[in-house]
Amino acid sequence: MEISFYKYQGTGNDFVMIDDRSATFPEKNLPLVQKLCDRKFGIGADGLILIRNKEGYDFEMIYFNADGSQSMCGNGARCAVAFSRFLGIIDNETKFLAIDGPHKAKVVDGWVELGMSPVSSLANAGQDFFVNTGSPHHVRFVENVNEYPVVQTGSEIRYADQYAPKGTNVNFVTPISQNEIQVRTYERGVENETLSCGTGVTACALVYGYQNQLHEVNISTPGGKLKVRFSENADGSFQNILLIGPAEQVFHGKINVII
Ligand SMILES: N[C@H](CCC[C@H](N)C(=O)O)C(=O)O
Repeated sequence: MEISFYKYQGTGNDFVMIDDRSATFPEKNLPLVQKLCDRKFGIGADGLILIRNKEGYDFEMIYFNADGSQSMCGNGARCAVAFSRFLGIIDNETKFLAIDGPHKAKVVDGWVELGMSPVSSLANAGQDFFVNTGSPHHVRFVENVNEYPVVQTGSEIRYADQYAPKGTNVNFVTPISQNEIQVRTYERGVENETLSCGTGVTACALVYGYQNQLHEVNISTPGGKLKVRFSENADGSFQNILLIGPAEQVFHGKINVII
């Protein structure tokens, strides 16, 4: 079977993107998803995204982590918007469906402004925090994130009993200035550090913004810069959450696979 794909990246979080409006990709074939995401035996990516038709929406994005598991992906959603615009499915505004529900997005000066799902609350997790921004995130503030053992400590928390059986993503944060933080992330389903995590930086920005009475936070990740804007409600919930950043096409290719 020949599969045509595009490779996209959003601040270094990279994805195999497939125009599957024909709904012919065998999405239940998780070994195929794993193979396509494998950096030695396949194309190589943190995840794989199918773009499908969906009644009432411009498109539906179906996201798979590299291990075949599914969740909401913020950087992937920004890439899905850019890819759908490239395919001519949308112009500069869209309403699409993802695993955590409907999303609106706009393309502004080449960056994608993605509306994230509302967040009901920030929770304490020991000395740290836990936030679900469409996918689960443990957030730990550390002295110097550049020196922190992200993979070792990240995997320990990801597999901790408190998060069993589904696990969580794990983010480590060091404030850089009054309205900027540096974030490194261990991602569930990739089972490694990624260069950035969209739902993860959103979780970190909400915690930091709450602590510092901010409604806009700049985030520096190893893969590039992102911005998160949001408003806070009296009950401690958050809405009008925007994840803003670049999403770029890297290459187009075809791959022959045996299914
Ligand atoms: N690994 C995450 C999903 C992808 C999140 C990340 N790539 C993003 O940009 O939000 C999880 O299993 O919950």
